[in-house]
Amino acid sequence: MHAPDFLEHKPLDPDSIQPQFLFPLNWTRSLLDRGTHPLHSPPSAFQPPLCLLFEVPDHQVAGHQAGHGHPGPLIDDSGRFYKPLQDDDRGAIEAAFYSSFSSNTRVPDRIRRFFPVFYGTKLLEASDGSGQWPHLVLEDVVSGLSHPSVMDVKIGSRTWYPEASEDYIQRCFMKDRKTSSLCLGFRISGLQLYVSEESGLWKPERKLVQHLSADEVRVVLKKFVSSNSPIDPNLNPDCSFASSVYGGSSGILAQLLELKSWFEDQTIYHLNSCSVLMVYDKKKELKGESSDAKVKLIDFAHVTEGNGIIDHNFVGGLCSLIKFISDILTSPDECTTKACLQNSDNNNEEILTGQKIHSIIAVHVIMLFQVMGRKIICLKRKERAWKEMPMATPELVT
Ligand SMILES: O=P(O)(O)O[C@@H]1[C@@H](OP(=O)(O)O)[C@H](OP(=O)(O)O)[C@H](O)[C@H](OP(=O)(O)O)[C@H]1OP(=O)(O)O
Ligand SMILES: Nc1ncnc2c1ncn2[C@@H]1O[C@H](COP(=O)(O)OP(=O)(O)O)[C@@H](O)[C@H]1O
Repeated sequence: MHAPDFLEHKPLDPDSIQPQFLFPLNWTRSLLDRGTHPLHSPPSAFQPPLCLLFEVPDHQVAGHQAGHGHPGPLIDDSGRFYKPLQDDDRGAIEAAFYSSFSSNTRVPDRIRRFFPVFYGTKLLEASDGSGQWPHLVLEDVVSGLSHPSVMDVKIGSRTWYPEASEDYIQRCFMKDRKTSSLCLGFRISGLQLYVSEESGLWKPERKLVQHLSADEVRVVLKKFVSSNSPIDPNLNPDCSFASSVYGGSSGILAQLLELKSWFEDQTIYHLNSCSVLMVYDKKKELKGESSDAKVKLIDFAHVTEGNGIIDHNFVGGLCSLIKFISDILTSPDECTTKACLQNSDNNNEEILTGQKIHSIIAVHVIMLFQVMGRKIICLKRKERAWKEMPMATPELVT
């Protein structure tokens, strides 16, 4: 279990924490058991209008879906996205993060717009029919787009945080190594592309998407902004929408650069395992209209306190994604290998780029610090225990 300071109940140090952050670690579970919720109906909490219709979003491209004992997200027709709180510390951490972030006056408005608006939490009938379940009520980033193309990119060469359990670190580390996270600093977690009225959406299998090589990642980033079919492996993506979706003063690249400028400076939060969600309306692009290309950050279940340190893992991943996108804008025809998502038997360990070497070194340095940190804590504990030991009395010495 990891508990960032903004989550821990610290009654003896009230000055350092805002009251809204004082959630005891297990509040989600304990309140689920009691069938109630502390944020269910605070005076300012979001109250959906009566007669709202909830449905399962077909634009979800990654993350937990309904099944295996947990519910999936819901949307309504008023532009809200309801994310079920995970019933361990992940749910509590994400709720605490949104609460902290919404009221944090140190976050500039130009940055706030990159996060979904948070409307509080709400008990709702779970999507899997398992009963009432607390949900985060968020802005539905995709609402308003009639034919959304969506890509979820998990940022960071390391998706774990040092305080996590050994087992969790191992699981994440294996995933980071087997996907492009370790070598590129990000991985595509899932995507959907609008193809045409007849063909509908292209939503490749997530496990295939996550295991793309660096070249294939580049191709998929190109397919995301191409007008020709993403399904045919023999077609090279034409990148016809690259300049309007990725480029321009309000395109995705400009938005990522704006985010980067803040993250190079901010030391409040470390966004472990968080995703950049890129969305636009491809049908509008096909009609030559503005497609409202948007970047939003999502998934804050593993946020930790920054403690005055820059989130290098996040900045590194963001820079790498920026590099890929600017390369597509400057030379769209370069390095177009055919990404075959039907049979992706690539081996990410084969790619040995400078970036990969840097990532590996960085991860190992981090791990080294982590191990050293634990050793120092251990030594300090031993030292303290040593000092607190009753001194040998002269009688015993003799
Ligand atoms: O439950 P699964 O198998 O879908 O795994 C989740 C992952 O899905 P994936 O392996 O990418 O298909 C999922 O990855 P995505 O966010 O979907 O990329 C998370 O890693 C999730 O862990 P956490 O909630 O962030 O702690 C993972 O959940 P946990 O297994 O840690 O509960
Ligand atoms: N605010 C939102 N608006 C629209 N879609 C969202 C929003 N938040 C998440 N999603 C969709 O749900 C998916 C999973 O979200 P995420 O927060 O990563 O869940 P998990 O914690 O289960 O991994 C994303 O890939 C995206 O498709």
